[in-house]
Amino acid sequence: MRNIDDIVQGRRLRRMRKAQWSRNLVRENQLTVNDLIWPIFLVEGENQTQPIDAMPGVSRLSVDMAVEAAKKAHDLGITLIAPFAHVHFEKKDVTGSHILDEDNIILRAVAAIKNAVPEIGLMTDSALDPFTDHGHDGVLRDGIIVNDETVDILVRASVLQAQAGADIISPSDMMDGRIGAIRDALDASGQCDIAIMSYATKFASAYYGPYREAIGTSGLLKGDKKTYYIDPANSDEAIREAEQDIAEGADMIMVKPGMPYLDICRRLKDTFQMPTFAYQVSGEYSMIEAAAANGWVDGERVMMESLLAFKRAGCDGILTYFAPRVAENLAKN
Ligand SMILES: NCC(=O)CCC(=O)O
Ligand SMILES: [Mg+2]
Repeated sequence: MRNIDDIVQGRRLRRMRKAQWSRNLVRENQLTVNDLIWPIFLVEGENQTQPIDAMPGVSRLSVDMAVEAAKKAHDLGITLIAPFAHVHFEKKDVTGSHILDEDNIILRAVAAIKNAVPEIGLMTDSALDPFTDHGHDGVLRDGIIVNDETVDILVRASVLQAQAGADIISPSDMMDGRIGAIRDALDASGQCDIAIMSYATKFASAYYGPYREAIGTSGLLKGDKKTYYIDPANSDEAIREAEQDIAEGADMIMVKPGMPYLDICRRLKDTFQMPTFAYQVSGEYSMIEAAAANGWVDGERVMMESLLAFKRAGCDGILTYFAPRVAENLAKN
């Protein structure tokens, strides 16, 4: 009989890598079109496709164009669309009150997309930042983002979004207690089947830069968001945040940003065994695009590898601006 040293000596881990068929046979994770959530940007007007300088290949769309994009996304097999709004400055104020106007662009887009493509999922954000004149996710008073007053507005915005046709409410603001409050309000308004995907662990990250250009808040933001987003240095705190949101009724949890936080994805999946998602944010997207445009990396391959890495880290799906390109790529291969 061979002793243990001989077995270790005889082990050849390259054996299963020798051919494509054997690599396929032992592959542990796979990216599929079902994993893709597509964030899109909305702008007022008709027939508008406005390229975003800081996000090459991504444009703001008027509602009619967003409907066309949703049809295309559905044809490609994308599961879920998450619309975000570029709001005219005149409509912004200190409490983000336009988020509660029944004719705001998010509510109109949700209704239009749901009407045209009822089969695709729609997920809306009830955070206030696109709607406030200071760019914060909540009500700003005396230099403080006031938690409970903000939650009251998020709750009302969430109910309106659900009534307009949103399937999932996904608040990105990181106020304490908002998941339970939104759950209660959805249930009380007869919307008990509307799910909640919590931005449970959103970090105070520099990777959101291009997004703020996309929704037109970059020049507005006063200060930073460190009093409500998590310190990028912390991981145990992320566990406590996710635990709290799950206890309050979140159906799914999200980690944001994505790639620099894969350790958080893995810890959350292992700890809670909940449906877990990551947001590959604008800065991650634009870094890959910039390097690819310079010929420094193979953009298509980096795109696919970056998304596969989320699956390996335990994610059930990824919000990514690459979604339509990835779906096309997966259909080809
Ligand atoms: N609430 C959505 C975001 O903040 C997105 C950030 C990004 O893509 O950088
Ligand atoms: Mg929290």
